[in-house]
Amino acid sequence: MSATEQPRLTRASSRGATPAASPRKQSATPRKAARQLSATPGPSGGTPGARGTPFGSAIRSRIPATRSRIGAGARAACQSEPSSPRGASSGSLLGEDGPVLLDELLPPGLPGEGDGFWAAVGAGGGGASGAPTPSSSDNIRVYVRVRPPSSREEANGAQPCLDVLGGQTVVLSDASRPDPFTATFDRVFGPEAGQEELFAAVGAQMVENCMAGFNSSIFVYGQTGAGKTHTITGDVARGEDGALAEQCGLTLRVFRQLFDRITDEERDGVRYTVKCSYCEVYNEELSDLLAAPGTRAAGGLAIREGDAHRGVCVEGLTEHVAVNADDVMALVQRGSANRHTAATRMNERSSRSHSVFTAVVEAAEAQPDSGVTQVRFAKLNLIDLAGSERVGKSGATGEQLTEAKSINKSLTTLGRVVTALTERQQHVPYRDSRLTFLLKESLGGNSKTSLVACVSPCEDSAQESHSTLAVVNQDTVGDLRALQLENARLQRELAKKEGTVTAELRAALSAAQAQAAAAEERASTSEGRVAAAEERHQQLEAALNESHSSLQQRNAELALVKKELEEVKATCALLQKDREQLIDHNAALAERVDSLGGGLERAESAAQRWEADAAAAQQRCDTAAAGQRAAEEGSRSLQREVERLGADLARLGTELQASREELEESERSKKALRREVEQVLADLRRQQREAADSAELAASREARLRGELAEVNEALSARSQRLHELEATLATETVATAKYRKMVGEIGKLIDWAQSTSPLPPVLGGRTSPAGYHSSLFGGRLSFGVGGGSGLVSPLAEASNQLRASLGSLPPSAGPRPKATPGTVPPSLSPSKRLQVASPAGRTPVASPSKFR
Ligand SMILES: Nc1ncnc2c1ncn2[C@@H]1O[C@H](COP(=O)(O)OP(=O)(O)OP(=O)(O)O)[C@@H](O)[C@H]1O
Repeated sequence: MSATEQPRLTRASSRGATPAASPRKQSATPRKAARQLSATPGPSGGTPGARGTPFGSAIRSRIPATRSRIGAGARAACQSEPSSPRGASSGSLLGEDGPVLLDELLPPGLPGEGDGFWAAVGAGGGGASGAPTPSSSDNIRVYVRVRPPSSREEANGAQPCLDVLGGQTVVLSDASRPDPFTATFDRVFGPEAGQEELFAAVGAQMVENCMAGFNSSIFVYGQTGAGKTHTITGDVARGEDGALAEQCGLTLRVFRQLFDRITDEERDGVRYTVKCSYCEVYNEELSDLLAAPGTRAAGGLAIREGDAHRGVCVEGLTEHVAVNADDVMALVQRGSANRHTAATRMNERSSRSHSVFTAVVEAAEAQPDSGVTQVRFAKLNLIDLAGSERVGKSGATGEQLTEAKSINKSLTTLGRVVTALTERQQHVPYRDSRLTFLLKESLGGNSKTSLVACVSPCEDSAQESHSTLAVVNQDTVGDLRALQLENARLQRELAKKEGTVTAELRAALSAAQAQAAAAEERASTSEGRVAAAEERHQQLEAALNESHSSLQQRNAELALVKKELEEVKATCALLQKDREQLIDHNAALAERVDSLGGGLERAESAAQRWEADAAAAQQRCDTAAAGQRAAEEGSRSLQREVERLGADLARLGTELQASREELEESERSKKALRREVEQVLADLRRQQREAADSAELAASREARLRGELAEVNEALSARSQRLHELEATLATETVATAKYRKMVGEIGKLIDWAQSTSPLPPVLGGRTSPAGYHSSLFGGRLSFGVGGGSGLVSPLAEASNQLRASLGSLPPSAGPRPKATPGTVPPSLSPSKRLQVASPAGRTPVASPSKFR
C-alpha cells in the first residue's frame, strides 16, 4: 500500500484505541476479504481492493502504463484544439467585479480548454484526430452524466449536440465551433442511464471506500438545471413495500448499502455509529440545514481547523445519529426543505447554494487479545454544488446576481484547490472559499473523490456543456506534469542502474576474458587442454550472457523493489508512529489493567452498556443541544428582562433611597415632635401637678374661705341681728333724728332769718318763723356738717358710720340712703366704686364682693 493510500484511521477510543490501522486490520480475514473483493467493480473496471488496500494492486500496477498514455493523449488534445483558443468560445460569466469570461475561471497557467483540472482522467480528445484514452486515478474519478432533454427543451425543438461513444467518451458538436469537442472520462452515462446504474458505478465504490476507512466524497457539478440534484437526491419517496422509487438518487442508495455493510460487519463484532450533518454554503455563509427552526446563527457558522484527530470542524453544526437509511433520508428531506432555492429561467427549483451532506462513520472494534478497542473514522460527503451559470443567459439580476457571483467564485476556488493538489503545489488555497475549507479533508490526502459532471444534451446549452466538460477535464495537465516528473526520475534511476550494471558486467567480462586467456595459455600446452579451455570459454560466455540477462532482470526487479520499498518505508513510518502510540497506549493500559485487576471484566461489560447508551445519549444530546439553543434564546430574553428589571431596580433603588431619606427626615421630625410632645406632656404633667397643687390650694383656700365664710356668715348673722337691733334702734332714732333734723332745720332757718334783714320770720312747722328759717330734708351729713362742728353730729349717725367702717365693703344699710350731691361721691358707694375702677374692663374682680353679700 502506498503512503497516499493509507486509510484515514484516526482517533483512539477513550478506552485506549489504536489511532491507526493495525497490521491486523489491514490483512482482512479471508471472509471479509472475500466479501470486499466481491463488491461492485470499480467504474473503470478496477476491482475494489481487499480491506485496507482499497483500489487493490491490480489497479495500481496498471496505472503507470495508463498514465503514460494519458499524458500523450492530453498533450495531443491540448494541441489539437486550434479552433478554440482561450476565451474565444468561452461563455460569459459574472465574476465578483462584473462579467468575466468562463476561461478566466480556469486556473492560471494552464494551456487551452482541452485541459481539465479534475483528477487524472482521460484527456480531452483532439477533435476528429484525438484518440480518446481512458484512465483512472487512485483518488479522483470523473464521470459525465448527460440527462434526457427536458419537456421545455423538447417543446422548443432543441437539437441534441452530445454523443456518447463507448461508455467513456463524449463528443460535443457545437455549431459555434468547426470541430467537435471530444473528451474521455472514467465513464460517461447517456440519457438512458438510470439511477441504479449510476449508483452501481459511482456510489457503491464510495461505500466500500468509506468502509475501508477512507474519507469519500461524491460531488455533482454542472450547469444549472443539468441534473445535479436529480443525481444526488432524486425522488426519495418510498413505495408501500419500502421499495426505492426508480428515480431515487445516489444518497438513499448509498446509505442503504452502507447500512447493509454495517449490519454485515456488526455480525463480526464491530460496532458502528453514523452521525450525520447537513449544511449549505450560500453567498459564502455556512449554515446548518438541520438546525432547529429559529436557531440559525446570524452571519453563518465558523469553520475551525481542529487538531490532527478532529480535522476541520464547523462550530455549532448539529450532528444527528442515524441507525438506518430511512433516518438519513428523513434528515436529507428536512435539510433540503431549508435549502436556498429559486426559480430560474433554466430550472424551476434551482439550488442557489452548495450543499454538503456528511456522515461520519465510526467503527469500534474490540481486540480480543489486548482488550483494546480500536476506533476508526471515515467521512462520507455528498456534495450538491450550486449550478454554474452564464449570467447573461440566465438573466439573473439583484439577489440572484450576487448568488451567481458567489457560486462562480467558489467554483473557481474549488478548481484552484484541485489544481494545487494534483500539481502537488506547496500551497493549496483551501481557505479561499468556505466550500474548499469545509471540504479540506475530503479533497486532499487520502480521500477518495468522485465527480459527476452533469450536462444537458441540447444545443442551446452547448456552451455550458462545453465549459463543464472542459473544467472537469483540466486536471489532466497537473497529472501529466506529475507523470512527466516521475518519468524523468525513473529515467535517471534507470541510467544510474544501467551504469552500475554495465560496470559490473564489464568487470565480469574482463574477469572471464582473463580466465579465458589463462585457459588459452594452459591449453596451448596441451591439445586436450585447449579443447577443455574452449569448452570452458563457451560455458563462461553462456554464464556471462545469463548473468547479463539476470542482471537486467534484477535491475527491473530492483526498480520495482525500490518503489515498493519506498511505499513500505512510508507505511513503516506510519506504522512506527502507530506502534509508538500503541506502545505508549499499551503501557498506559497495562498500568490500568493492573490497577483494575478483576474489575476489568465488569468495566468491559459496563463499557459495552455505555457504548449502547452512547448512541441514545448522543441523540439526547442533539435534542438537548436544540433545547439548549432554545434555552439560550430564552436566557437571552431573560437576560433582557433581567436588564430591564435591573434598570427598574436601579430606579426603585433611587426612589427607595429618596424614600429612606424622607423616612429618616420624617423620623427626625417625628423624634423632634416626640420630644416636643414629651416636652408638652411634661409641661402638661407639670401644669397638672401645678393645677392639682392649685386645686389643692384652692380647695384648702376654699375650705379656709368656707370656714371664714361660715365665720363671717356667723358674724354676719350676729351682726345682722345686731343690725336689726340697730335698725330698730335706728328706726327709733330716725324718728327722733327726723324730729331733731326738723328742729335743726328750723333753727337754721331762724339763724338765717336772724342774720338776714328780712322782717318776716321764716315759716316753721307750717307756721312762719321769725328768723326766715325753713326746714330742709337734705341728708344728715350736710345737716350734720352744717356748722362744721362735730358737736352737731348725733350719736346715732356716729354709730352708723362706725358700723360701716367695720364692714368695709358692706352695702348701704337697708335704711334710707342719703342722696348724692352733684360732684360728691356718696360715702356708702365709694368702696365698690373703687373696686370697679381698679379692675380691668369686663373682668370679675378677684375677690368678688358677692360672697360677702
Ligand atoms: N437524468 C435525468 N433523468 C430524468 N430527469 C432528469 C435527469 N436529470 C435531471 N432531470 C430533471 O431535470 C430537472 C432539473 O434537474 P435538477 O434540479 O436536478 O438540476 P440541477 O442541476 O440540480 O439544477 P440547479 O443547479 O439549478 O439546482 C428536474 O426536473 C429533474 O427531475
